[in-house]
This record gives sequence, structure tokens and C-alpha cells, in this order.
Amino acid sequence: MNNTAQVQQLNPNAIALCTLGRWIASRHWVPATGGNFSIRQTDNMALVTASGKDKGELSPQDLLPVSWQADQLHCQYGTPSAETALHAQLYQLDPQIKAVLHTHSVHATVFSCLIGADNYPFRGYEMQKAISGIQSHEQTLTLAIFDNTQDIPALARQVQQRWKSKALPFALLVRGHGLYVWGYSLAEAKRHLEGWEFLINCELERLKITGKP
Ligand SMILES: CSCCC(=O)C(=O)COP(=O)(O)O
Ligand SMILES: [Zn+2]
Repeated sequence: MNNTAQVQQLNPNAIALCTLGRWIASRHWVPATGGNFSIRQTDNMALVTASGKDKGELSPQDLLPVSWQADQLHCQYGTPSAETALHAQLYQLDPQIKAVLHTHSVHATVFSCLIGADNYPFRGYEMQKAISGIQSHEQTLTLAIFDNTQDIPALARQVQQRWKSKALPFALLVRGHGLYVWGYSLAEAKRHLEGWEFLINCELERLKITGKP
């Protein structure tokens, strides 16, 4: 272990993200090596999960410091998540973002495959108020959906394009792949993850019963 990796063992952000990873795994939202997480350290640097790890069994040294300058990424050591470019894009789109969580739940994945449109409106659920900025179940909360691709920098550019017309409400879905959520604190990102998972589950159940999107 190098000196920087040793420092992470004492970093409260790194410890908190590992603890949250165990909770997320207990909900079966990061099976196998699916999912990745990050937490911002400075304006242009975050700790990002190492690629290919079981995200329910993370140690602080599995969180790698990654810095960015526009679309250029720099990692001092190790191999960060294959999806790091999307995390870096989100941090650049909103400097207030503190944490990004990406999960692979069965429900979000199946839901994303059933919806052909590039967004899906949620309306009428009290739980919408778990998402910052939503004060009423009567407000429409629109989840952006992107086609999956192995070209993560290209996906990051699509997110940037979509953000130009309106900031995304703390989440996006990648079809057949999984959910991304973020927050202005780690606790807020966790709340958004639980809120969006609940909303997606509700709509999936409704679709199963009524057959109507
Ligand atoms: C079986 S997971 C496939 C890759 C993926 O979508 C993911 O979220 C995990 O990739 P990482 O490089 O962050 O481990
Ligand atoms: Zn993924």
C-alpha cells in the first residue's frame, strides 16, 4: 500500500462511503461487482471506487483519488471505476455535488428496459418529497433515461447536453444498466437513492398490474 492509500484509511469520507456501500449491498442494489461510488474531496478531485471491487466489501484503500480538468482524468495509482468519467461530469455540472452513487438494482434495470422514451414522469407519490426541491406529490418529477453504451465519455457528454436544458433532479437512469443518484452531502445522496428506488418500484408494480405506462 502506498502512502496516499494509507492516508485514506483515516479519511472520514472514505470510511463513511465504505459503510454506505455495505448498506447499499444489504439492499441488493450492487450485485456482483456492479455499481460504483464517489465522494468529492476538493473542487476538482474525488475519491472513486476502484474498478471491479465488490462494492459491499470496500475498504478505505479501495477509494482512489481522481482529479479532473474538463474531460481529462488523472488517477495517481490504481484503476478507478470504468464509469469515472460520468462521476467527474456530474461534479463539474454542479459544484455543490458532494457524492455520486451508482447502483444496479433489479427493479431499476427492468424498469429502464420497459420505458422506450428518454424520460419518465413521476407524479402523485408522496415519496417524491424525498428528492430535494420537491414540495408536493402534485409536482411532476422527471427521470432522464439514457441508452447504455460502453463509451462512458460519450454518455457523459449526453448528460451534459441534457443538463443544458434543465438540471437533472438528482438522478438518471441508464437503460438495461442502472441508476445514478447524487446529493449535496453523502446523507442526501443516500436519501435520493432510497427515494428513487421506491418511486421506480412503485411504477414498476403499477405497470405490472395495469400494463399501462
Ligand atoms: C458487472 S458490473 C459491470 C460494470 C458496471 O456497470 C459497474 O457499475 C461496475 O464497474 P466498475 O468499473 O465501477 O467496477
Ligand atoms: Zn454500472
